[in-house]
Amino acid sequence: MDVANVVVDVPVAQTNRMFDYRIPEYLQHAVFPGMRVIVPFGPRKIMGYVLEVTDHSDIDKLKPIESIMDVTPVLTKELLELGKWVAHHTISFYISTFQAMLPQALKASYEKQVQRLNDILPEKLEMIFAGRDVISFQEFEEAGVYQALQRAVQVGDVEIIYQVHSKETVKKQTYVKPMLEPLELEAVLADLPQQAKKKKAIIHFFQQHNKPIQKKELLEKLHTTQSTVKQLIDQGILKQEMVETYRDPYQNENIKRTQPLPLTSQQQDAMNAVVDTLDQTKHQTFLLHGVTGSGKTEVYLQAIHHCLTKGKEAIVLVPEIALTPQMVNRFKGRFGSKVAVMHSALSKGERFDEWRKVQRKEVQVVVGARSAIFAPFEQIGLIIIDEEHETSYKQEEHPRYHARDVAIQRAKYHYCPVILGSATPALESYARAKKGVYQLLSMPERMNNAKMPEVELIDMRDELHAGNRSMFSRQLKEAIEERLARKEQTVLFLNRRGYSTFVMCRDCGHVMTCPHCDIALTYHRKNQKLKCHYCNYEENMPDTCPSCESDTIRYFGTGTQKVEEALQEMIPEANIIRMDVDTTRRKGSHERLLRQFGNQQADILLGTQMIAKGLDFPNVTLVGVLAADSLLNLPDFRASEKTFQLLTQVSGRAGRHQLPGEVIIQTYTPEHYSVELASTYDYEAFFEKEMLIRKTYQYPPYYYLTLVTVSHPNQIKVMEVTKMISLLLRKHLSDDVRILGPTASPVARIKDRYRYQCMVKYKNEPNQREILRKILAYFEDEMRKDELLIQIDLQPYQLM
Ligand SMILES: Nc1ncnc2c1ncn2[C@@H]1O[C@H](COP(=O)(O)OP(=O)(O)OP(=O)(O)O)[C@@H](O)[C@H]1O
Ligand SMILES: [Zn+2]
Ligand SMILES: [Zn+2]
Repeated sequence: MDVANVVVDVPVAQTNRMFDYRIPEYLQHAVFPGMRVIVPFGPRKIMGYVLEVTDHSDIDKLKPIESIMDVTPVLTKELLELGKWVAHHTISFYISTFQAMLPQALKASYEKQVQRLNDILPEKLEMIFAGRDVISFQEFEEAGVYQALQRAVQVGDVEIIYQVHSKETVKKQTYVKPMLEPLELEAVLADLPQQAKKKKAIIHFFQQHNKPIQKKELLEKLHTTQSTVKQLIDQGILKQEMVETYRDPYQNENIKRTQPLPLTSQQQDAMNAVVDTLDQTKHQTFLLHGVTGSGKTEVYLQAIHHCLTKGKEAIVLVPEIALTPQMVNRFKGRFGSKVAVMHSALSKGERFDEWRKVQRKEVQVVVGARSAIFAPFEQIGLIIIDEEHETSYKQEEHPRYHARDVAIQRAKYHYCPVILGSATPALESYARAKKGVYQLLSMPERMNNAKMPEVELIDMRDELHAGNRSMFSRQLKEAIEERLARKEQTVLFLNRRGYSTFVMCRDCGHVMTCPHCDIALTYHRKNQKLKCHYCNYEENMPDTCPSCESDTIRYFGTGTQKVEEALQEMIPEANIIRMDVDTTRRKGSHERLLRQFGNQQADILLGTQMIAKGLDFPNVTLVGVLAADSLLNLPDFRASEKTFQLLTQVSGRAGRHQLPGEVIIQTYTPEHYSVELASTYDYEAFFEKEMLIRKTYQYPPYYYLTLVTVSHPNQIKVMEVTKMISLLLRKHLSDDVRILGPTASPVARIKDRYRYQCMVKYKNEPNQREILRKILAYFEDEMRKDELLIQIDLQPYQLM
């Protein structure tokens, strides 16, 4: 067994296959599938993943593996297979897929260096080498002696080499421990002179405490110094050692342990169905459709508990923005140190450490965002996806996988159940449940027989006619004031997307747009600047219109900041907490703001999407939605579905406990079915209505979509390539397929690159991937050399 099949770290189509390498003598029995290795590739050395170890290769002269980067594999056999499956299904490179499955810290970094091959070098170079054998390439760049370097490479004086580093770092802390038994320490103590008080104190301490202690802690505890400790170490009484530790972002939090609650009968029914499949070790996907506040989380917790008692492991996915401390605490509170948490707010090091806990089987539960679906467990008994309708489960970059598909694939491998939970399931999921592909579990009642809060729709056009020009209706203002008087709390929701501030001339209608992207600039009050959200371009707010020179150029629309000011002006005595990207940028601020609101240090929580999910505050009795229709007008066939989901989720934040809740939704289109049906919580009716529309217009779940987006700095080039792709698809796919386009993308230019697209609507096209792959291969050269970019999305959620 001396041949390794390796996928190398070069993400292009030509290298998207396995390469054979010889396993050198000294690495025999040390190379296993799933390990990272360093291999020669052309003139360079690069990182690669070993997929298989065999005893045969069709190639005679194999280059040897240079070295191994891991002692134990970082990818299990299952994950290697899964990676291949994901790469195939999303038309991605193997290497990109494997890297997406692992924490960032395990990505390799490459350093270019120059190595001396000769004892004597030309003077110019010797001055830079200064006696060293290897120096960084950067030093040459700074010295600016390229030609001398080129000549030296040609005559063989030096060579360019690439060092591969793994970025992972293991955190270590210094510990001190006694080298003697307590009785022996007693003897040392007796020998010490009277005045050696500090040393005596340390020895005394270790007599009581005969185990290692962190050095820092020892110094603080005994008010002693480094040098005193060092003297004892030098005398052989103490020993210092480095101990590996985890960066644990939650270690200092005191999380109260919770006990399982007696389940209600609807919870019990759902629970039984899951437990049955778990006990039978078989795969089944459940769709848990439970209204907001129906106690879905308690079902998850008890199902996980059952899974753990069987000696198995569980993965729980939660949308990134719902991974609040409140959510994390519910899992840590029940399972304590058995839980690892993975999400993007952790530092790289923290994420690596949480991943290692999983790899070393030190935890049995992972709670995390999308990529936690790749947790390297080997005994999975249960996978849960909470808020399964969330589009953030789809990765919007290479590899464009959907965590739901990956979850089901893993569950099939492990013969275990998947729970997809939501109050507003994705249309695709509910349709599958109706067809019996998934098993539907319903929880239509709220906990404690709490009623769903009453929803009132306010037609903002009527407000305008009545002379109210403010962004708050009279009813909403009154309702907030009532809450203030009763010392209850209010959540106000503003959907920022499609609702940001843009700048327009009132005279000629000129809108300030980004010179590099086809998009209106956003006005930022704080520094009076106009910013582009796609490319970060910014400019000063102009005094006069660049088009007609009128001075009536103003900003329009409403940002959270502006709402906050207006709200404060309207109700001066209100304490407001604003939560949006600006106030939550700093690490920990998200948590702090929510804690303040939870402790009732504020009357109103005003925020964007990030407050729509998962919050459970007993004192919230009013939820206000400022503009329900802002999502409806996006160029996206899911606009109605997203609106319905968002309104239902937001409404679900009110009256979750003893106090009854009320919801006020402001809208310009109260007659739109997704607004109207959200106000009566009629998911079923919404589903029927929306399905009819999807059928008529041939959208998912009736049809599948593939979106091909082409971009390039030259508009003609983009049009030509997109047209050619459309023609190729039309020629090679079946006649049942509909191809829309080529057309300009909804955002037709980003960062000076023009964007065109074509969309394939189809029912069943088994050859599609093969054809798309060939198309990509055809344009490969241009993509590498000529800035051409072709993106293929086989299950698009972002249509912009
Ligand atoms: N069996 C039970 N007995 C008593 N209280 C319960 C029980 N199950 C859940 N609860 C409580 O009911 C409240 C709502 O439950 P939970 O947050 O789990 O609902 P959910 O369905 O996940 O809601 P959402 O989808 O809105 O996040 C919580 O405060 C929870 O502690
Ligand atoms: Zn103008
Ligand atoms: Zn821009």
